[in-house]
Amino acid sequence: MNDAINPVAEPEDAASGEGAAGPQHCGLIAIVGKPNVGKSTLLNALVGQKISITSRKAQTTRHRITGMRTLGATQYVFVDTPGFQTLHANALNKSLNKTVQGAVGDVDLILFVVEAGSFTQADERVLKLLGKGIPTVLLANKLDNVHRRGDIAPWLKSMQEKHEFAEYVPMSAKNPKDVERLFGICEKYLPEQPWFYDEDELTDRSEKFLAGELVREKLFRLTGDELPYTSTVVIDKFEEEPPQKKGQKRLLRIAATIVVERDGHKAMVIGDKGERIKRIGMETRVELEKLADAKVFLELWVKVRSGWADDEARVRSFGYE
Ligand SMILES: Nc1nc2c(ncn2[C@@H]2O[C@H](COP(=O)(O)OP(=O)(O)OP(=O)(O)O)[C@@H](O)[C@H]2O)c(=O)[nH]1
Repeated sequence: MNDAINPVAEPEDAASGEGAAGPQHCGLIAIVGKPNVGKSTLLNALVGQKISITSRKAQTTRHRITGMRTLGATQYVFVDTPGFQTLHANALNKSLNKTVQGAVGDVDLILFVVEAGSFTQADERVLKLLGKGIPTVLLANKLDNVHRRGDIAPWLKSMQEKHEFAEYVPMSAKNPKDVERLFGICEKYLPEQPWFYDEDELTDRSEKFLAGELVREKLFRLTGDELPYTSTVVIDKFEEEPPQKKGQKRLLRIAATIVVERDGHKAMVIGDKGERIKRIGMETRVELEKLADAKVFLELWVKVRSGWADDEARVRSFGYE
């Protein structure tokens, strides 16, 4: 079964290293920052398609996600990281923090994302992890939320004292022009070397992974702030059937379990007469059908597993490193 959105190229498939637009450049760019600063929104905008889930709730990103974009002779390979968490030291958070540290050690450029005009202790803690060896751009996101633009210049100046940033980029991940400009800024830092992926690849994550992420996104969006972030989603079944007739789409049969910590949370996910879980399933299906260009059958279940986020073995069994 081929469940990759775009399978990773075999070396012999990779381009020769020289194209019409000149020698190929390629490199890894880590997107790092505390929870909720807009890292996933930025990654999706850079890749041009949704590959990382977003919500208003902090800590929706739990995995290292690679997205890529090839423009002209340059291939940008982005690494999204979970918001760095220091408040609670449970097994889930330890695993998240390890993922962040692993993600920044081997990249060509770091985009350190903060909210424009703000620098909190949580930002400081993330910055401390970054070290000095790798060029780091201060990306001051959500500029559209700053109403007194005059305040930004002195704030940027104060940021110079915090770290030796390579560049300072106030912008909004929701503004396509800003995102376009960011490519030009990142390009300079990527070495001349053959591309790692095919030109039209967007992510190395599988459809199965994306299905789980989409359920999780709908879950958090539709439960608002009521549901703790420790709830998670496990894909129990992911089967692909080829189209029955010419012109039809292939079929994905998916079963997923939403794992929550308490009976009360289960009732919250199910909703009045099952309304909420129905909506989670329907919205996931519609979006996945578009993303995967397939017909999707999705079955959703809810299970209570109290204390899972404190239990290291269980955190691993749910797919966190
Ligand atoms: N106004 C405004 N809101 C933004 C911008 N970028 C992101 N947001 C919003 O900020 C919230 C958090 O965005 P995410 O992309 O999920 O943040 P994240 O940093 O990936 O969060 P974690 O997964 O918790 O680490 C969402 O409600 C986004 O819509 C921006 O440029 N302007």
